[in-house]
Amino acid sequence: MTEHRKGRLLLVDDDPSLRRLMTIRLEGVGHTVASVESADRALEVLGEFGAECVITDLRMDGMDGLDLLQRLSINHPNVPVIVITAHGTIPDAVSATQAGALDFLAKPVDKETLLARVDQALAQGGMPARDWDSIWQARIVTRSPMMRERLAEARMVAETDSSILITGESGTGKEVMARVMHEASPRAEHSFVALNCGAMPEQLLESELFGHEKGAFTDAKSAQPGLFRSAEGGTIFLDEIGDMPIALQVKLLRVLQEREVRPVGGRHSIPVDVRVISATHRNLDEAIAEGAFREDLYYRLAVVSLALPSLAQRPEDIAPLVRHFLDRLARRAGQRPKVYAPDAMERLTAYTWPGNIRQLSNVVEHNVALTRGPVIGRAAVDKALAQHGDPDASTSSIRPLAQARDEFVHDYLVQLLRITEGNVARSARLAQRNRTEFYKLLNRHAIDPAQFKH
Ligand SMILES: Nc1ncnc2c1ncn2[C@@H]1O[C@H](COP(=O)(O)OP(=O)(O)OP(=O)(O)O)[C@@H](O)[C@H]1O
Repeated sequence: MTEHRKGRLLLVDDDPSLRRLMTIRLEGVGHTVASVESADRALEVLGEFGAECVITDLRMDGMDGLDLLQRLSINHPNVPVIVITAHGTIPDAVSATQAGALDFLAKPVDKETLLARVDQALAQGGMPARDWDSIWQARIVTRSPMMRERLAEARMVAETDSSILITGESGTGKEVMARVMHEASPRAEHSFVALNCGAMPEQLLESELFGHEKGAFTDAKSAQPGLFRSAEGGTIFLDEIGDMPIALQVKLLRVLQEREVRPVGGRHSIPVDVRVISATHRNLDEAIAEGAFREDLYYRLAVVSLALPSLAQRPEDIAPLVRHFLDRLARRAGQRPKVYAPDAMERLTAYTWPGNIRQLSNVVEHNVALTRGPVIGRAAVDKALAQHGDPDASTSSIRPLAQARDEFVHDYLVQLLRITEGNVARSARLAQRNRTEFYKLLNRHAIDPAQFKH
C-alpha cells in the first residue's frame, strides 16, 4: 500500500447516517474527522479545528454547498474542498468546480475513490498542519486572523521551490517568515543564508553573492565561494531586494534563469541549487515604473508574493508580543518576568508602531533594562517611545509622504469596502480600477474583503 498522509478533515452533510459512515471510513485510515450538519456550522468550526480539507454535500438546508464553497474560496482559499452530492449532474459539477471545488464525487461514494481523492487533496494542501504549526509557533507570535491567512499561504508554498517575495513595512517579520518557510521545506537540512542587499556597495555585494577568485580585486587574497554556493541545497534570503543596484539585478536575473553563478574574476559558471526568498519594504511597482527595478527580475522573484500586515493593522498582536518579549528577557536574565501597569499597557496597545515588531521589542527591552521593580509604569513607556522613534512624542505629527500616502490608500480602501459590503467588483468600479489591480492593492494593504461582508 502506498504511504498516505493523515489529515484533519471537516465533513459537512445534513444526513447523519452518511456522516457516520464516512467518518468511520476516513478515521479507519487514520484521518482526524470533524463532522457537522450545516454549512454555517462548518464556517464556525473550520478555523478552530484546523481543517486541511473540507468534504461537503452540495444540497443542504440553509446555506448550501455552493455558497459554502464561495465563502471558503474567499476566507480560506488554501483549504481544498471536495464536493459530494446525490444529484451528481453535470451542471452541479460545473458550478461546483467554478466555485472553487477541487474535486467532485457522486453518491453513493465508493470507499476507495473517497480515500484516494482525500489523499490527493491533502497532497495538494502542503505539509501537515501539526508539523507546520510547531515550526511557525516556535518563531512567530500572533493571534491576528490576517497573519493566520498569510501563514496558511506560506504553508502552501513552503514545500515547493517557488521563489517568494515577502513584502511589508520594516520590522514586520519578513525575515522570520522566510526562516519559517525554509524550516518547513525539504531544504531545512541545508543552510539558510541571509543577505541585506541594501547595505553594501555594488562590487562588494556581487562578490558576497556570487563569490570571487583569488586576486579578482585588490583585497581578494583568497577565493571565496559566495553566499549562493554557501546556501547550496538550502535557501538564500535576499533582504531589501528593492535596493539592489540595477547592474547587479541583471546578473541576479541570469543566475536565476541559468541556475549557475560565475564568481567575480572567474572564467566558469558553477551550477547552484538554491531556493530564493526575497523581501522588500519598498513598493516595487513604483520602483519598476521609475526604472529602478527590473520587471523581468520582479516576475522571477515574485512567483508567489506574501504581504505581511503592519503591527498597526493587527493591534491584537501587541499584548501577546509584549508578554513574549517580557518572558524572553526574563529567561535570558534568569529572573521573573516584569509586568506593565495597566495604563502603561494601554499606551502600548493604543500606539501605532511605525517601526512595527522590531520597535516594540526595542521598547520592551529598554523598559526592562531601566525598571528596577517588577512593574513597568506609564512614564517609562512614554520615555522609551520618545527614544525609539515616536512621532507623537516629538511634537511633530508629520509623517513621511510614502507613509501618509499608504495610510490614505488603506483608509480609502476600507471605506470603499464598507460601502460596498466587501463587493470587490463594485469597489473596483467605484475606484475606477480594474479588478486585478484592485486585488493587488488589497493584497498590498493586507485587506480582506470578506471582513466587510454581512
Ligand atoms: N510575529 C512575531 N513574533 C515574535 N517575534 C517577531 C515576530 N515578527 C517579528 N519578530 C521579531 O521582530 C524583529 C524584526 O523581525 P524581522 O527582522 O523578521 O523583520 P523584517 O520585516 O525582516 O525587518 P526589515 O525589513 O527591517 O529587515 C526580529 O527580532 C524578529 O524576531
